[in-house]
Amino acid sequence: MDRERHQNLQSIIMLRELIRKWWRAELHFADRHGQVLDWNRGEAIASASSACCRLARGSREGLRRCNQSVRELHEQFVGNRRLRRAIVHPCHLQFSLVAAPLYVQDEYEGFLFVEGLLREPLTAGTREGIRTRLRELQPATLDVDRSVERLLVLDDDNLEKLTELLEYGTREIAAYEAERTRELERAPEAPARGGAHARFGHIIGRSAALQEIFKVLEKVSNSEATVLINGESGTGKELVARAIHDNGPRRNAPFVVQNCSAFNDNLLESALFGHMRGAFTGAVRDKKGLFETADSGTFFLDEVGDMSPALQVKLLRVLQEGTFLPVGGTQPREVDVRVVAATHKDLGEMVKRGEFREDLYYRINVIRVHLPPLRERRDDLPLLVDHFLRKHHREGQRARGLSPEALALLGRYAWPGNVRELENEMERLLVLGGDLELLPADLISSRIRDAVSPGGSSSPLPRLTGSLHEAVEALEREMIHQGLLRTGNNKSRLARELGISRSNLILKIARYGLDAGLPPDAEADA
Ligand SMILES: Nc1ncnc2c1ncn2[C@@H]1O[C@H](COP(=O)(O)OP(=O)(O)OP(=O)(O)O)[C@@H](O)[C@H]1O
Repeated sequence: MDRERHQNLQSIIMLRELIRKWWRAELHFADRHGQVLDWNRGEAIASASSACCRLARGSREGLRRCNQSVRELHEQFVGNRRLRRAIVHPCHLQFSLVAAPLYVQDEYEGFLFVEGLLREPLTAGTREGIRTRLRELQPATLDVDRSVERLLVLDDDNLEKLTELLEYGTREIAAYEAERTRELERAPEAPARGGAHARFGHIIGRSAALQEIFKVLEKVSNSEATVLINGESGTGKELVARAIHDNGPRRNAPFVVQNCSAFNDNLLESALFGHMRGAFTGAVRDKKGLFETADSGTFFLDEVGDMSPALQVKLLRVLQEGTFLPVGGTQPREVDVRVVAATHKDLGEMVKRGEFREDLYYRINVIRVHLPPLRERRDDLPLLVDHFLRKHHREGQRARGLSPEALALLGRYAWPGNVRELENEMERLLVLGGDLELLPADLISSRIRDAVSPGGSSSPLPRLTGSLHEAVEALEREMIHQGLLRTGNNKSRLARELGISRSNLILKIARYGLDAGLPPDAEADA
């Protein structure tokens, strides 16, 4: 089991934050052997949570007792495979552990748990008892009083919420693993790519949106059809256009790129179609245009929505007849070019407003690929982060990942510049902190940190300021939202993954207003 990946799942990051915020406690993972790796490697936990437990584990005896409690829990789960719900287990110092077993495809894989919770009212006597025993374990520590003051009592209502959340967490991991297995079965040759088909292995992503795109790319690459790629800046339009070319029959011919918003009209016309000597001042010799350069290959026309009406006519002619006139020329020239066009604009709307030719629109909109913005496929974030850290890694750098806090912060950002912005941020982080093993949150650009700071508008995290009930609902809403995106709106599958009935899921979708803008129900369509 890839524990690090599990910790970095968007929903687990949110779950961890919620538990920290509400119970000042830490979410831990025990593996299938009942081992908690962080503890036994002596790794510090960044937050100020479970302070008493951390103090206790600072001593050999304290660590032994904590491990003992975890082992007992593990034995309970192993001894009773029918036990699939969260349970409460006593630990030393009068604390309790709450743990939910993790089953992946019916195999026991360990459990998620929270420690350091008090179930009895915190009387002066209890406080004193804990203080005394902590001092026995850690005589030299000054932090005992402060840590005991931070203790929280878990009442029945809170316990119910916490068990519900832990069970959610285990189901999310199980769903993630099941999805991964499906992907590996589909594309056994590309496991590290998060399931992207091997032919498109350099396009990173496992979200349902990208899986759909891979399917379309499979089909269009082998054809000669014109493709229109729609998406915000930095979503990977050029990457996809290149993949279509590299995997199609024209792969050994040129791939040419031109951004139609980069030049004024005259310059663009000359760049695309070339010019004859004397066509305008400064045209001292004949010049070949990019369409000719792209002959027998693929021409990627970026920002095609920015083309003037005059150039739109010329483009239509190349697409329909395969001919064009260079600027100042009289003899049409022939070319055989496959066009892949891209835009961040809504060309359909432009047609309605009379800003884009309808005939050209239908000619280029034969096959449409929509690349969603990164904020709508946050599940891809951990994979993209890994990918860019590997891509920009320089010799001698030790960085192997982001700290959970850093990743959580990136997960809350809206990424207006999409994957390009993320890539630049990763490159920057490696320059600043490449000698650290885990890149910390405080190295992240202030632009991003400021945007996700409390009150910032980018945060998709639960509203942690409302009541516990509201925060749990916000988390549930986010999990359902992510689940709908991941499963391509397959409600039966998602209901199974979330451990609720399909009708209950449908009610929740309606209650959280998640039904607007969903793709058609995959399973209803099947
Ligand atoms: N899914 C992805 N996997 C890996 N890298 C990606 C992915 N999407 C985008 N990138 C990288 O992000 C950067 C921006 O991508 P690209 O230039 O293709 O975006 P674009 O949509 O064409 O942007 P623009 O519209 O601004 O030209 C590139 O370095 C590209 O390799």
